[in-house]
Amino acid sequence: QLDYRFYDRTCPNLTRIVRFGVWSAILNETRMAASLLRLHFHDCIANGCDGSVLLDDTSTMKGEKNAPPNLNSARGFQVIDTIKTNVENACPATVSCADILTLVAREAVFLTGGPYWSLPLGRRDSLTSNSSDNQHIPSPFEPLENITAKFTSKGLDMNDMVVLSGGHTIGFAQCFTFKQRLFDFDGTGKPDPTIDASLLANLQSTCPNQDNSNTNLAPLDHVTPSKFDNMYFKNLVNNSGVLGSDQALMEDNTTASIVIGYSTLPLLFFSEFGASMAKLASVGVITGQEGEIRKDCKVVN
Ligand code: HEM
Repeated sequence: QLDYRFYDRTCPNLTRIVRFGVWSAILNETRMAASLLRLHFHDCIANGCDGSVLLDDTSTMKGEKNAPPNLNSARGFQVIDTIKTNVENACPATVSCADILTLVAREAVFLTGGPYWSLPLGRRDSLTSNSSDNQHIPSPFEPLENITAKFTSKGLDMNDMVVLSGGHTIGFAQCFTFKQRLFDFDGTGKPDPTIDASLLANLQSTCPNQDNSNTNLAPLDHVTPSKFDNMYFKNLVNNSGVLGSDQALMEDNTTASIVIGYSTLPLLFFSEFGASMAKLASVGVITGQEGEIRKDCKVVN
């Protein structure tokens, strides 16, 4: 039901408006590209790409935005609102917030040096958001099998999971998301033995062993943190993944061979990342007469 030409007549400048909005946001803060990509992933994996992550809580609704793991972590809402305002000015009551977020993620990747892919459009916006849907968002503390299951339950296979994890080639993580690897791994009193020594020293200095370092930030790809490239996979091969869940991709033979492939074949990574992003963008979409076209992405009409 999604259509590649959905807004061709009703909002011909849509892509340009979105691109300009993302470009301005990245110019203002490089990290925003990463934050916007992640926001789209979290929208889609929790109950489908329906803009539900964008809704503010109300007195009767506790939604995805302010529930873990988005609370004090998900970013970019203001950017979406600004782009939505510009889209509304050009084409009132026409383009859904879910489609805008999908297009924003593609531009964020492209503008940081990554691939571009085509996207069918026509998603509609949800009328509700439910904090409990966040249980489908993978956690960096859970084993690979659980994370794989969270993807497969949404129709995304192991290859999709590995290639989409390549999104961690840009952006940052707070220390608390990987600190358990740095000082007392699994109660051993020692760091995770699989972390490369120089990265370990680096991360230990960014994230000293005290609670007040929990929200300090480290780049997920310490070599080229703001460039969308295949360095994330090269890092994993070099025992330099930051999250435990990232480095775990090297502990399973199947996922490790996929990682090694992307670490040596950047163009294969790019083309498969685009294909898997398009697949992610179709998870659980609502179309036709379902849902609505929100006027303001933060509230239902
Ligand atoms: C495979 C399972 C995944 C896990 C366990 C995971 C976990 C995480 C965690 C813990 C953070 C840091 C959050 C914080 O410190 O507040 C993060 C950041 C990020 N994630 Fe993931 N993630 C996964 C998959 C993905 C996917 C599929 C994408 C996109 C295609 C993605 C894109 C990002 C980006 C771009 C950031 C940086 C955001 C920023 O700097 O604002 N992640 N992820």
